[in-house]
Amino acid sequence: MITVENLTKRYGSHAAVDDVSFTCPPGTVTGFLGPNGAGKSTTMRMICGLTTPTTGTATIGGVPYRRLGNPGRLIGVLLDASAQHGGRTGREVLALAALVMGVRTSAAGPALERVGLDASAARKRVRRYSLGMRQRLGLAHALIGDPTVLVLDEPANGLDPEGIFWMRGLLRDFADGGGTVLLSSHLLREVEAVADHLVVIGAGRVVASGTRDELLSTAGTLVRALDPAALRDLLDRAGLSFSPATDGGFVVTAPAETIGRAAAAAGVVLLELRPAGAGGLEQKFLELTR
Ligand SMILES: Nc1ncnc2c1ncn2[C@@H]1O[C@H](COP(=O)(O)OP(=O)(O)OP(=O)(O)O)[C@@H](O)[C@H]1O
Repeated sequence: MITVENLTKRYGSHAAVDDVSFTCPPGTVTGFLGPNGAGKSTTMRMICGLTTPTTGTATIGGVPYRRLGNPGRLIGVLLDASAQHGGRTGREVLALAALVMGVRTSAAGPALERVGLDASAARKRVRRYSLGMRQRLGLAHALIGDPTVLVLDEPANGLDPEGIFWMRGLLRDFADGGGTVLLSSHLLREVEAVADHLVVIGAGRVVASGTRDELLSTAGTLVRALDPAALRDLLDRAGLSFSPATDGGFVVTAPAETIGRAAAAAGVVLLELRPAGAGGLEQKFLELTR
């Protein structure tokens, strides 16, 4: 369990993180979403004891990171895939991590295999790794201590679609086995497929949080008409709150029936009328975090 309570980090007068609270329960994947500069990395650094909070606390299993005796055995962390020494091979990076954590160094091989890095990658120096390979190595580094909690900052960066699909499966299995996962992204679509909880942050503050299904149900209704201008007039006249979607449609904060009835009464021909789902949620988040 990760517990973040009223966490604030100020740099001078600027609050990078402003009174942020959330929990990540065991058995779940929490997606930590927000645009660039929203405060995701700073929050994660505070959870991992790398940045001292101005106020507030973050604990893992009730204990602040800095007070954990052998943190790698409880929490696996991947904050920056390029942080590993470029002159070391993949196997050396993991063998060193194993030594530090008191794990058998022979765990390095299976850990590399688990993240899809083969024997030739294991012998290669990290400076010759692609970003995707570095992310995989970072994940192996986070997993080698067999932790029950994972904190991953933008782990999908640099992975190709097949790699992203693979990583989702790994994180899902980890959580289904009782693990706790917190992963950040600036794209809802990237985490929506795997996260069961979402915490959305904008300008340092939590602007929305809840289960994915709860949040999806608040995403509104997508409507598209043959004549978009007529539809816009109709939504204005009906006093409904809406914002433009792609391809001439609108995401409306109203049930489909209300919109359908208003359109029928005005003789506006609808081409699409459905729950806005992830697209609508993304739009809502963009508005909330703007
Ligand atoms: N060491 C620092 N000194 C001063 N300001 C900082 C420092 N670290 C972060 N900030 C500022 O805090 C804010 C939040 O940054 P943070 O890196 O946490 O955001 P983020 O959501 O992780 O974004 P990104 O996806 O771009 O990394 C930004 O305005 C950033 O410029």
